[in-house]
Amino acid sequence: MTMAEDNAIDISLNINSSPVKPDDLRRGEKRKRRRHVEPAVTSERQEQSVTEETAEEGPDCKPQGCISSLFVNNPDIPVFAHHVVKPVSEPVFSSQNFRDLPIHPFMISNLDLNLGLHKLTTVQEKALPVVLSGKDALIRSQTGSGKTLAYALPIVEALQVVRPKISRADGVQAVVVVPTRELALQTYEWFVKLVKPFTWLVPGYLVGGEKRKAEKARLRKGITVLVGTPGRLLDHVQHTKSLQFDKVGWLVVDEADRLLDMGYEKDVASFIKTLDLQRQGDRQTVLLSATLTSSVKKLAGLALQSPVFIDAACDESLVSHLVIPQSLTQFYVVTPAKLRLVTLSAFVIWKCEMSDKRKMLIFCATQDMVDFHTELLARVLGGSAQVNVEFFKLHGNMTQKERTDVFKTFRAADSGVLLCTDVAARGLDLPHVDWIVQFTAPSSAADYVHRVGRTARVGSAGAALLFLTPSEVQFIRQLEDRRIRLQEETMDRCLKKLQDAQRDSSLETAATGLQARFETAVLEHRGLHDLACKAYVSWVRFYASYPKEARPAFNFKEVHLGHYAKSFALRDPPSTIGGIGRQQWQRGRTSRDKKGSSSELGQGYSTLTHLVTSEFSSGLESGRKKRRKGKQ
Ligand SMILES: Nc1ncnc2c1ncn2[C@@H]1O[C@H](COP(=O)(O)OP(=O)(O)OP(=O)(O)O)[C@@H](O)[C@H]1O
Repeated sequence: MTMAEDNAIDISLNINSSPVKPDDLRRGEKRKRRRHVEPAVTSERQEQSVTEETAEEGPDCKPQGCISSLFVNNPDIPVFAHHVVKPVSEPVFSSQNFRDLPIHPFMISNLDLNLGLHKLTTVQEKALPVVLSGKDALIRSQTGSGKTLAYALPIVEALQVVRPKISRADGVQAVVVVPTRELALQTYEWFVKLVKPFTWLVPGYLVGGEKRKAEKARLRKGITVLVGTPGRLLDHVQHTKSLQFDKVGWLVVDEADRLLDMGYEKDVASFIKTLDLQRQGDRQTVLLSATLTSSVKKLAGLALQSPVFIDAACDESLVSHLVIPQSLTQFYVVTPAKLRLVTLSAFVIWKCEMSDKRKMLIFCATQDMVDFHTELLARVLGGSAQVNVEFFKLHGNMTQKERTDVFKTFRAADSGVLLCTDVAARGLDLPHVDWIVQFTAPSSAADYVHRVGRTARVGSAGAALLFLTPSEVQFIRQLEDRRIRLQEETMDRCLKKLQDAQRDSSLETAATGLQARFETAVLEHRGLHDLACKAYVSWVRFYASYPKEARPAFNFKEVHLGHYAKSFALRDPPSTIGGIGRQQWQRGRTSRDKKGSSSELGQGYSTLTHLVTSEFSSGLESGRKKRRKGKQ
């Protein structure tokens, strides 16, 4: 995401942890009632909320040893006035069978016997005839609807029929570009399954994080279908002589909108240009995503020859709306900042209690948040009698081996909680995920669609829960405007489960007790405290850089930094956490990037880029500017 300079907001930090005096706990000051508010936040209210926060400067409570209450000095939980929403209908399956297709009988038996695939999905029914006929295509279909097969099957079908048979020495025949390493591995595995009857066809993949020398060795042997991330593909096409693209006849760009909006547009365009300079024959091109955007249509204009536009939704004029699988149930929960951590934990305990096999993804905004929350939840909840799941983490700043191991282990597990950044938001086909929890909201409605699309795949049931604070409820309206309907889950219902699980006298006692356990763990373990501080700082900076179109719902001026520090189990005042001080938050003249580069953080945050590591960097350090796009 980039924050254009003219949108820089003057984030004068309101440092106010204002912990409540311990005797407030005894008084049990009445919790504020819910009131009806229209979500639109007026500027006066923003100013007012900032004033309120300074006005409640609490006593000189020493940060250490003071447990401020969770249930006082919180903003109201608004009663949201939902609009009537008619979600877009997109049936998953068609009535057509693979055996009806003009494809090799060995492919039909492979799909049927080895892969258990019999009926075509709607997008496959619409797309396969077009792609098999050799036409360029722009394909939009809901998450988990089988788009991979919609392009992979025609490619394998066309390659297997060539005589004399294609050999490895003939070089690369098809290239598939995807945004993440895990998706490249998954797509490669798809091709491995599809070429089973045609062993002379050899898939391969190129991703960041692997030793380039090892990759070159694999490439030298010859690869028929090459899957890769843009940075890696571009590097090899420019520097690996053994990798020839003169025979490439197919180009696929999957998750096309993501690739284009996370700063890879240049790499994708350069790769296509270099590819076209090398190849001798025609090129059939397919662009796909569950969410197509204007940038995809622009790329389509550049890269496709009179393409066929395939939209799996019934009414193709709906392309501007977003489609959610009908088998997905969506919830949101509004919690004051201070209660986010205990509400998330209560939800995990509720859904992952001893008896059930559960798989859950928890999306966090940054890698440091993933590191901290994984460590904290594993330490405090993992050991408890209540929660019977293993905690995993996945983000772009892990080694390639760690990422691959976690991806494969979690994919194979029948229960577990995976905390992740948006590196896991796209394309990953993780079987039997029951819940998608968005602990921090996505930057756009499209990102929301892809995150929740990790469950409820190909017709299976799934559920999603979006965490919002009172000042963020307008995001629900943004989703409603794209025909996405969510139901409210209440914080009290989550915390009640915690009370039941802990057999505590009251919901407040249960929540405060769990919060105290988190804060004690952070106080007592230096490493955990450091993770908490890094996570908090990375989150504050992430929040301050929401793109302009997201800012009506995610407005940094609405953020009470002291309350959010509590949601990281920190008792330290924000001013002492990670050196956050007013001078570092002032945007504008002093901190602009003088060279006018579009660096999303600008000079003012140049000291912080170590906190912002792209999920999607190719991992190539030599001579390539560390990519800061796609900040997670
Ligand atoms: N015809 C089919 N019948 C049953 N299952 C299928 C069929 N085609 C694909 N699948 C399964 O559907 C799941 C999702 O497929 P795939 O990952 O290709 O979806 P997608 O549309 O690319 O999703 P996303 O938009 O999230 O990338 C996979 O597990 C795949 O095996």
